[in-house]
Amino acid sequence: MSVIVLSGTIGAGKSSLTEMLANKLGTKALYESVEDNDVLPLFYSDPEKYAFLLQIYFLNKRFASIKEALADDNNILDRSIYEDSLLFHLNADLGRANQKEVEVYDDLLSNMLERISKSDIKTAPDLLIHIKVSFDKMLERINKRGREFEQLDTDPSLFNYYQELNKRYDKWYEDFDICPKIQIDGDKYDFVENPEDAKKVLELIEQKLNTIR
Ligand SMILES: Nc1ncnc2c1ncn2[C@@H]1O[C@H](COP(=O)(O)OP(=O)(O)OP(=O)(O)O)[C@@H](O)[C@H]1O
Repeated sequence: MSVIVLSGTIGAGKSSLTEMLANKLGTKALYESVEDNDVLPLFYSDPEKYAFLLQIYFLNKRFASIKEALADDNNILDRSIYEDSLLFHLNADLGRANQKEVEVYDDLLSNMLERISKSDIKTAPDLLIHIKVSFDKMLERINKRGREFEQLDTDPSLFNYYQELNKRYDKWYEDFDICPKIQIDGDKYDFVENPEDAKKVLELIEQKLNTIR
């Protein structure tokens, strides 16, 4: 086996499922640390100024995690590099990045991905696990987790950002064809709070893994 990547909107539960899955499969989990990310609060405080910088920051981090994940045998990444582009294009459409920045970013991303695929290590993950949550559930989770800069009270314009992001995720997942994929219904299964749901979700993922091994 195998590299598994998680995807899903803000607060979908990617980090929690990554940890549960790594424990279950006895593999290593690679997390994106929000606490150590000093560009993220800058971005939330002034998205027009920092959207491009944040994207470069994430691209660098994700690339480092992918290299680390591919060097070992079994690994789970808590967010896929493929979603960053979705987030950046949304930000660009909202006027937070200009056309040139988008071009440079798109070029750099495809260049990096091409680079790894031409090396002796494979570039694609073996499975993408997408956690889909409704917009209401997304807001509930963001609220419950309580990260200051993500709160609607802090910045009411985040409502539209979150709504549009959640909407775009559906098409993103539908179009995703880089590796096998499975969607988990994060509204139906509360795998963080409910052990029965957690068991069910892990079973679904294991069944899927059995079909691709
Ligand atoms: N490429 C990106 N562009 C802009 N913001 C991003 C990007 N990637 C992540 N973020 C932001 O970083 C923060 C953490 O993102 P992420 O969704 O990966 O983790 P999370 O919210 O802890 O998710 P989960 O609860 O599913 O583990 C969020 O505020 C998100 O908006």
